[in-house]
Amino acid sequence: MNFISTRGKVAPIGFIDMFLMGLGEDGGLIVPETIPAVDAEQLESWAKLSFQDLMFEVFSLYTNGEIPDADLKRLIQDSYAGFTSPDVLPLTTLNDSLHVLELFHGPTFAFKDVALQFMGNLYAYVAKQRNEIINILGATSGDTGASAISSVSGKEGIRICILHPNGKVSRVQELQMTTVQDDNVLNLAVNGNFDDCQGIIKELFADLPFKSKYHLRAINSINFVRILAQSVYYFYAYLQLPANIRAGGVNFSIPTGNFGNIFSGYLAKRMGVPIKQLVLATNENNILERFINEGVYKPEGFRMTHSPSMDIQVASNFERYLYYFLGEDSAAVTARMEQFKAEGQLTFSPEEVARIQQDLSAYGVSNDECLSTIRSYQDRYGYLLDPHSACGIAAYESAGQQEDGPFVSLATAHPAKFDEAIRLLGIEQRFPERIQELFDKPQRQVVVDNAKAEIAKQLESFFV
Ligand SMILES: Cc1ncc(COP(=O)(O)O)c(C=O)c1O
Ligand SMILES: N[C@@H](CCOP(=O)(O)O)C(=O)O
Repeated sequence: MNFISTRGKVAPIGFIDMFLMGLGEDGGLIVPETIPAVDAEQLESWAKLSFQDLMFEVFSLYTNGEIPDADLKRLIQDSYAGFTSPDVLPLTTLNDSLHVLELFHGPTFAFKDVALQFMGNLYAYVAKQRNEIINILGATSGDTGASAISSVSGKEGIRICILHPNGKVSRVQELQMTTVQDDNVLNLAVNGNFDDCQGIIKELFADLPFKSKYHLRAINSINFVRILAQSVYYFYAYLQLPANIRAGGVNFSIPTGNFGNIFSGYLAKRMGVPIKQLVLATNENNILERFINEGVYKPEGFRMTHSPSMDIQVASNFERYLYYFLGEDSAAVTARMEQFKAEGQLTFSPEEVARIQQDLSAYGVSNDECLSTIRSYQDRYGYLLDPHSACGIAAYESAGQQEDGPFVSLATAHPAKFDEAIRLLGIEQRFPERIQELFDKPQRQVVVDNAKAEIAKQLESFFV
């Protein structure tokens, strides 16, 4: 198994080199040279595996034996030891057609912990095995940053700098990132939005002399390891359902921002998980909904919503989907991405839109609908959704009318992280202790302008 770039200009590399490269050195995104297939018999043989054992099986298809089995197993076990649910990711059945996969039982109460707890341990492992300097640079709309910091804070040989949009993350997200006192952590609060933060780190990763000089490593979903780790929960959710319920295939409803969460589902489907429809849920920042429903990929005015982690316009993993949509033709991907850079938009023909809609369907959720969904599920089921998970449920409510078969809706965060929205409904929630205690801690962060040069300067003095 080797890895290549969507732009076709990275010579095939192995698993650990791919992990360290993060963003492709030609500016593209890394994908496997071929997607390994899991047949129905093999899949069924995994039905009784724990999440950890399933992750070992899926990763073994990609790691080329570069990590000895015993080490990979230990890394996986260590990564989920801090999750509070014995199932790691419990599947809760709300009604005959709807199952909620709770991805928020990790240390920072968001689905990002599923991949990032593992990636933090993997970075520490690679740092030791290969004597590599690991300087992590990431951008966050709130959850990736908190999760990545928690996965490496205090770890020897690793430094991490996270850019978040100043004042545009929830209070709990900000505290989760900025109350960490370890000296290997730097939080930059950027006067801009998430797209600005992501744009800057992509430019810094694309500056190869800078990247090499400061040993920059990625924890965002530009790193294929994030995508792969997230694909495991699609296998797991499918196999958790009783065989008679999942017999004809399963639909997934997926809160989406940077397209990583749903692209992981697309990968799982390509590997062999019998997924019928992947329903993409956005908030009012609905560029991806417009791409799927109208064939226009064009950022429009940035909006602040009740689901701030999905306040994203330019979706990183769109390029990975484009690569498969265009028949793995890297020249065609490069041409379209260059067109997007030059013209600020891409349009797709009606025939192309029809093909896109065979892979994905989409539903954009307004702020009001997000809140009314939280209210309605609290009243009907006594189940408190966070605003991101509520977008997924609202999309299920819409798509569930058209699609046969069971739905798994991904619950991507704990409601305590987004109390600002929950309070608007007059609902009082009890915070988990780990969140409550954040309010008494001092914060450390540096406010910076949305300017690459100023941010690069901060990095130069922080990274060794
Ligand atoms: C809580 C939550 N839900 C959903 C998403 C969407 O995931 P993705 O960006 O991978 O599409 C994010 C981040 O964007 C998130 O933090
Ligand atoms: N929602 C994310 C945005 C970054 O996306 P990523 O999946 O590429 O890390 C966040 O919470 O930071």
